[in-house]
Amino acid sequence: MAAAAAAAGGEEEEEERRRVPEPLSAKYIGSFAYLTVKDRLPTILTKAVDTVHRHKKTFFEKYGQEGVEAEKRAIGLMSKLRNELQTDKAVIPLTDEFPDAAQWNTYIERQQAALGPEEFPSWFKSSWLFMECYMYRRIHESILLNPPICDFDVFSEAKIQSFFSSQDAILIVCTYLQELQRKIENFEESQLKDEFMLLMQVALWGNRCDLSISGGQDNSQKNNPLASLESLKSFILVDDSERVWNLLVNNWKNKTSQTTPIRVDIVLDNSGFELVTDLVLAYFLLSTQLADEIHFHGKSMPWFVSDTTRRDLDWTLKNLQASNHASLSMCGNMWEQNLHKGVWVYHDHLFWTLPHEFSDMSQDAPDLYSELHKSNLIFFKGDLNYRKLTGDRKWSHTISFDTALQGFHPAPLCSLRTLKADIQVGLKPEQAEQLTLSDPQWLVSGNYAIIQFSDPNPK
Ligand SMILES: O=P(O)(O)OC[C@@]1(O)O[C@H](CO)[C@@H](O)[C@@H]1O
Ligand SMILES: [Mn+2]
Repeated sequence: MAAAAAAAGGEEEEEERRRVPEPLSAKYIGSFAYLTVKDRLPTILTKAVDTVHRHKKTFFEKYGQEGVEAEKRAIGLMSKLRNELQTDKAVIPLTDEFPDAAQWNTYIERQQAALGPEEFPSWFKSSWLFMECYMYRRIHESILLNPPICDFDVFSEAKIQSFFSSQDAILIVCTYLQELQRKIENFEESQLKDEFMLLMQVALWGNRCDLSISGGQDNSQKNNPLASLESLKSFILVDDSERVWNLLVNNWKNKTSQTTPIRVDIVLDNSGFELVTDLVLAYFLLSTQLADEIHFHGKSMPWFVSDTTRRDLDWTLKNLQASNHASLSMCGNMWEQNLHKGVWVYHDHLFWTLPHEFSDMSQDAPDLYSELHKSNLIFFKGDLNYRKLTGDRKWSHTISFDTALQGFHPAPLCSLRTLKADIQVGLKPEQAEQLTLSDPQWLVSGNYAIIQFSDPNPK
């Protein structure tokens, strides 16, 4: 029986490798994509319009009547976008001067070319990934086109609110790190491993604090992030943490023969609590010498409500440094020093806010692909990154992660993701069916997670 199942699985793998499945789309009525485009995206857009409207007085105080005129025009553009979304209008090219506009418009033309002359890309017909990314890019356009408010972040208030609502949890993880610092140098390898596993799980579950899935509603970390780890272990559906550890510890042991510094990259997701958990993990990797340098990758514009921009990183460090809690101010100071010393490097390549699947990167952003190729290990945080890693396609749940990556292999990589979209690969036979029986919302509730690893050149 097992041999037959394996053979069937192998055929399915081969078949799906050849015939890459369709992208998820709102054209499938009742799908999570459909419910997102129909309900959640208009809600997020409406909140963005309200935010700009509420800042009318601020704009007047800062810029006079010009600011008020700009506010009015920006709201007009966002309201037009909401109407296009709700009435399934055709996608239209971008008209601002942001450096990615040409690449966005080339992508839109490609989508157009793939359809017949009578067809056009639109919200309830095109791929979910394309249309959801397009919405956030059009929000950015509606601000960019209206100086002097063109550097306004419509999601900033929500991100700041989420940070302050997670204060207790942030204090717990930063205090834990400070206490670790005092013990690290006497750690045995097994203790190092235990602490790495713990901090990787804290960063994994930090991904639940995402303001897109909540439609902008508060989604901060309220309970103790360390106390719940044990009970959450059974909710990790794929756990490749041993493989991640082995890669790190082997690099660490072979360091003497290594000519180049050990580099770990973290492709960031949400600001607030999740960002702090990523910085804690990064600091642990550096202070244990499991890594010599950490490269962070953030977004070049406000994105999916809570995704991290450079401004969010700087704001977070400044607020930690200003805290009355010693463990927070010490973390803020140490982390800012790491950026100044260059052992931490922050990048925000435009590719991360394009609609492309990551398997397009080597062709559409070869500079970023070769940058990532320098890494010993890349952590991809969150759900949107997972959707792009796997092309947001309707893969069978038992297809291997490597197949779904469709050749995206810049370096060994690990996805740390809580499930918030109906796509998941690399599961065991029957695992998805069991989950659907026990919790029909398992794919989209954020209650389940994965630590999923892929190594292009396994040793
Ligand atoms: O990438 P993140 O922050 O973990 O999640 C992003 C998200 O909230 O937005 C999309 C739905 O609107 C999904 O990819 C996911 O639910
Ligand atoms: Mn996000």
